[in-house]
Amino acid sequence: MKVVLIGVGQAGGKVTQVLAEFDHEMGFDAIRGAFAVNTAKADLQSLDIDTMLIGQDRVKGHGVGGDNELGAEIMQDEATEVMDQLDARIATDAEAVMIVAGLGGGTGSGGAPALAKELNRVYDVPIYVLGILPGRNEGSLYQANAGRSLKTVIREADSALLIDNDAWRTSNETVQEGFENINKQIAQRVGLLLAAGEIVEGVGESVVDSSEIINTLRDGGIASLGYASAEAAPDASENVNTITSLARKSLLTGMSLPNAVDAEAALLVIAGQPDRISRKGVERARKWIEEETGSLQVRGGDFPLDSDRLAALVLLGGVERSQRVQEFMDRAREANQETESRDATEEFDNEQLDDLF
Ligand SMILES: Nc1nc2c(ncn2[C@@H]2O[C@H](COP(=O)(O)OP(=O)(O)OP(=O)(O)O)[C@@H](O)[C@H]2O)c(=O)[nH]1
Repeated sequence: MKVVLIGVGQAGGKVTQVLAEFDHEMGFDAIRGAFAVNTAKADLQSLDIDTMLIGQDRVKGHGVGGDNELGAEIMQDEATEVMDQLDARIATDAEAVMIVAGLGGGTGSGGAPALAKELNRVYDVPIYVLGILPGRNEGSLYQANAGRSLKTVIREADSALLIDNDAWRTSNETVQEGFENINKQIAQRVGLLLAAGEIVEGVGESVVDSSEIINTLRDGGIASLGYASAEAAPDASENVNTITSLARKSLLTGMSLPNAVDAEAALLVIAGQPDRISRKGVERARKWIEEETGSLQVRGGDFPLDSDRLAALVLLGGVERSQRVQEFMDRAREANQETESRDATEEFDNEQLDDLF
């Protein structure tokens, strides 16, 4: 799927850059443009992609310090300038725009939904948000910010693909090492998904294309992405169990939102050499995903890749009813009550959280 990426805020810019690098190194060319917007000058200076500083008159290049209402306001005020810069970068063949942001901070948290609204007003292609949720040990401001941002993102974007910062964390690593590690994992998974809908070599009926990604995300709401890979035998007939267990591993232990398996729609992509991909294995894996997610719309497709390994990517659409998402919204609502005493007038999934704007 040909995509233009727009990173907003610190995490958004870093993840956008790592994704663009992964796509380039792998020679996929699915990412047709990468751009970073921030209120903090220093964060932009460390990036190699095109950048734009916003909110200079209000925060003098120092960031918004976790104030996501200010982040949203700045993006709304400077929407015209940002859109002008983007216009030059949104390739005419782009099939989607993906805004990338950490939802717990200020600039990305407030700016991402504001930008999604503006992009949706102007462009016909789907506008997705790749949103990073704060880990459990991050403070209540981060949780509350992410809850309000998420609620608004769901309203403004066509789908929110979420990454829980706790999802792939390993023990014994510093916060910084943790970010580097998780950013690489995001890049690999999201990068493969986007490329899967793009590669047309070895075309066969079973090769996945971008419309399947778009259709899986069509119903909106929250999406998540899982991944697992393993050595595979040269002969497809020996890989039936490998494929079913990769699908299980991907859904049960590899998702970007752990324990969120109830879904409206799913897409299973098996990546590897076509000769190694067992059709029987793929069919069984799809059936299993159907049962596990309770979704009747489980799409499937191959991603031909020259590797001795096989990998399973599972994209779930419409996971907002899952327990994990409810838990997060509970955490965000509690944090919101702790950090401010505003009245909650609207509800998202029965949780009392205000929209950002
Ligand atoms: N995965 C990941 N998360 C990050 C990274 N950097 C920050 N975060 C998370 O993003 C959230 C903070 O958002 P930032 O992007 O730092 O904040 P910002 O949007 O720049 O906003 P301000 O700094 O307030 O202007 C927190 O939940 C962090 O855990 C990163 O490199 N990778």
